[in-house]
Amino acid sequence: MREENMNVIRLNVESVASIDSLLWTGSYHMLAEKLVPITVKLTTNWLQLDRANHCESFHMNEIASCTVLSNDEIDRRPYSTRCLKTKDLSISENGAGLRLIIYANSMNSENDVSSGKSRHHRQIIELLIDIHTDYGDNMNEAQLFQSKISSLIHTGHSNTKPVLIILNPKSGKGQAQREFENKIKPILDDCNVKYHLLITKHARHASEFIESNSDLANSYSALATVSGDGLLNEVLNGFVKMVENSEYKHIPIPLSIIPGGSGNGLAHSINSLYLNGNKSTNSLLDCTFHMIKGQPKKMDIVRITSPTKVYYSFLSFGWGLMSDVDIESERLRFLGEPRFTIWSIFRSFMLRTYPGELYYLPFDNQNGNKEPIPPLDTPITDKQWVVVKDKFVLVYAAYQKYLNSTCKFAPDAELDDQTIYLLYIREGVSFFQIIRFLLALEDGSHTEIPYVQFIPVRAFRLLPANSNDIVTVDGEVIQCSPIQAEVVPGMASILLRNCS
Ligand SMILES: Nc1ncnc2c1ncn2[C@@H]1O[C@H](COP(=O)(O)OP(=O)(O)OP(=O)(O)O)[C@@H](O)[C@H]1O
Repeated sequence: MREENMNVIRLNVESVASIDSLLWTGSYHMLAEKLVPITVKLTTNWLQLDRANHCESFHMNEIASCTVLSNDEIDRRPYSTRCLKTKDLSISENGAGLRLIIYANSMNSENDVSSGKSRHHRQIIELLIDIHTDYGDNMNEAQLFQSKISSLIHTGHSNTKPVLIILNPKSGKGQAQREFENKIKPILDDCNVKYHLLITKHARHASEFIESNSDLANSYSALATVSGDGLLNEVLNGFVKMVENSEYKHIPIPLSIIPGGSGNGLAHSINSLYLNGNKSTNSLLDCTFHMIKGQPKKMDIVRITSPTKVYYSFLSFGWGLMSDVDIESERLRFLGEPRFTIWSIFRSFMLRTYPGELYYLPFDNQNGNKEPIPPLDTPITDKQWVVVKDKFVLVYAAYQKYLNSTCKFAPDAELDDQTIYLLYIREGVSFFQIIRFLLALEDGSHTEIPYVQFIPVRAFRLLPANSNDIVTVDGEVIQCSPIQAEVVPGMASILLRNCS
């Protein structure tokens, strides 16, 4: 029986052993004041702790570590006094100890239940393994259990090489460094994760670092950013020269993102995939655990060419209303994410139009669009391409589900579905129609609005008539010029835990 709350699929405890094969079971005691008896069951995915009147199950994704306690760490105040409280005189004084650190998700109060809010709690559970009379035998049992559960907990990408974490101290409201010290570092320490931290000193610091270290994949198991989408875009583009000049067209190291910015589209998108469409109630913690326990999952990259430059993009391309909002709202950065809503309303009042030509190749499920895409400087002659020459209110393309926590742009997007979700609105719409569109972005229902064109494509070409419009890639401004965008399937990989 499964009961789904906001963040993790919790199991009704009696079913743990019935869905997974039972790997371990033991009757021990809690190494707390009252030494209460506890039955421990371990399956491939779940740990069940059953004490009198209180039974809990924890998914392996939630368990940070299991360590064997040294003799000195065990509280050996006279057991007899403590045992008398439970009337259990069978407790051996030669028990060995185990410490489990768990980040479980729970609903604490009636308020939490009614609001659907769950909270992550760091719990330390200490067990006394005391089934033998001899300390050595108990210690053996503790070590065996520890090695069994550790092999299930540490399913991550590497246990040997450190993770390179690049942090943008200017992300979002400028809190990323504090969030790292207070929230992320303690989890890394609990999980015994080795890492190197690079705090950027200026824009382009991260890409310069990547360009001057061609051997990152040998030195690090993964590259994570604590930032908004902008720094990850910078990181990705730090690989452009290397990848473009190489035979192997892929980013050589798994990527990861821990949200610290004002957009955080990729973080919300991967959490939604992990949580079967639900929103994370603690995106920072969920993403930290993806970085620690995740496996590399293939992610498409969109290769954008302009007459002078190649850009790699993992999230979005924009021209018109939505890009204007993204960039012009910078002046309200101190507000965090609400800046987008406020500026959207303002910009919709002062609606602009953008003349240009848009060409796109619709995604063809049946024939798979196998033909090569013509280069930007050659005319498009293939009849499968569609051409729109008009004045637009906006053209926007994305390849992830979410652009930020409140904008579900491409409800069906997957990490590696080889699809660009292209959206455009032509001129002639009213203020109210634009507001309706912007509101509908929240639940993804904009895809059904008749004046909104929403098309899965494999590639597109945009020729803006003006040269000074705002054009964005992953929320970062690029020079306005003719561009062409094409999916490169599975070119990068991103760390993601297996769905529970
Ligand atoms: N130390 C730094 N000082 C100033 N800018 C930086 C620094 N490090 C990185 N940047 C740049 O800041 C930009 C935005 O970074 P990031 O995505 O982390 O923050 P953000 O608040 O989400 O920003 P936005 O939502 O505007 O993209 C990126 O273009 C990145 O290159």
